[in-house]
Amino acid sequence: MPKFAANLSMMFNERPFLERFAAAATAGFSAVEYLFPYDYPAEVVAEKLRDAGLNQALFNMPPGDWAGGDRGLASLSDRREEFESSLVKAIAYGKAIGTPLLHMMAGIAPADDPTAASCYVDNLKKAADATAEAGIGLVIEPINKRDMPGYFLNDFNRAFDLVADLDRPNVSLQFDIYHRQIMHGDVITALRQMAPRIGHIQIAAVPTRHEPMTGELNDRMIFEEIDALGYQGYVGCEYRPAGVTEDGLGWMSSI
Ligand SMILES: O=C(O)C(=O)CO
Repeated sequence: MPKFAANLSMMFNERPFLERFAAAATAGFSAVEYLFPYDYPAEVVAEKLRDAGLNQALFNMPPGDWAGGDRGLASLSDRREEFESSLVKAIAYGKAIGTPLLHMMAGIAPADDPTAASCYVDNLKKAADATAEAGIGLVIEPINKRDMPGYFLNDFNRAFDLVADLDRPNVSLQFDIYHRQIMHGDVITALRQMAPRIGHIQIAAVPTRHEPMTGELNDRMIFEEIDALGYQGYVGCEYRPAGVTEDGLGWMSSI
């Protein structure tokens, strides 16, 4: 069975963010991930993680003005300086908290815009260099258009090719099974094809984004395949619990 990380941006939302670490540990998780730690001092987040005895799996680079609609900065050619500052901040938090992986969000830009594409590749290289120097891995994730309309990186083959073309040991693909199924389907074949470049996996039921094992996919078969592929990382539980988080955790003991 894969190792699971609780996603604290979606799970354990019955309590404030900093209290979710202890709740995840109490529920039996050994690791956590979340979107953004930046509303809190890095030392405070690191302490919560340590006190709960948890491992950090991943978090995202600062996305710009999330409430204002930003979903990352990497493809935004008029915001290159802001991207660079966000990279510095992400690495400072990454070192303090001890994350093995940072997710670089692409931003809202037309996927076929050559200016956005070249800005994205420039920023990907910058982030690859800076994170490698810090000893941190970098992941990029294709996200489906229904959940994130206008998101630049909206195709798994494109994301895979970007990672393969760059070919850096610290840069890999974040393979969210929920997004994959909505965008392309063919989950197991894609896992097999992309396995050498996958650095992080996430899961949720399709189409509800609720608990695994409650959607249209055969999640048990997918978990068996992830194990068979020799994947050593965490599978992030990036799902919105259908009710109280703890009440919905039975899927984990059922596999
Ligand atoms: O929206 C998602 O699926 C994300 O993982 C954003 O980081």
